[in-house]
Amino acid sequence: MALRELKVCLLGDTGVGKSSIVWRFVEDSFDPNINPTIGASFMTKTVQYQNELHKFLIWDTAGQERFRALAPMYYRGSAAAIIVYDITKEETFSTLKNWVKELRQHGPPNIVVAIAGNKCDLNDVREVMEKDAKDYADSIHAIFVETSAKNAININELFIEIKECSTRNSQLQTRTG
Ligand SMILES: Nc1nc2c(ncn2[C@@H]2O[C@H](COP(=O)(O)OP(=O)(O)OP(=O)(O)O)[C@@H](O)[C@H]2O)c(=O)[nH]1
Repeated sequence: MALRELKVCLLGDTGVGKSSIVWRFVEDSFDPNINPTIGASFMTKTVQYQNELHKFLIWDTAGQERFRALAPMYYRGSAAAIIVYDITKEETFSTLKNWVKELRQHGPPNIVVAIAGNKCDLNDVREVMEKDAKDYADSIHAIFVETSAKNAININELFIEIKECSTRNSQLQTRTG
């Protein structure tokens, strides 16, 4: 069976839930007391879709400002970037827009961008409207989902969409290149 590797990095403010999303995807668990990431952490998960094995090589970057300069080491060479914001914190959505700009300027030209509005289980204290985020994602041709690492909402779906979009990209490149 064919094995395809896909390098994915996660970007976004501290505390938005990047590590929790990875943890949910890889281990199917959630830790309410998870520690902030120092530098970056690496995890892999192999999943079978149809007749192919897909190995996700996942770089989870640290959101704290003091680690910001390290991010290019992880997004360069990535096939996809998941930029995460917290739907209950408007300022994390502004940070996300800065990441999009940085990726456009310095990231790989064909990188698949996915926007994840995390903590959608906290709808009562929402600050970012789903439609606003979706409209923004559409305007930059990014994948968009609201997720909850806590309640396992849309986590597998997010990675499947990334895989499908990245496969389409590489087929397009093969045809045109
Ligand atoms: N309610 C809720 N809390 C969440 C969710 N995802 C993460 N959290 C909590 O949010 C806090 C931060 O989660 P992390 O996964 O460490 O966030 P991070 O983006 O990796 O943070 P850095 O490592 O500092 O960049 C933790 O207390 C998590 O338990 C979610 O979907 N819902």
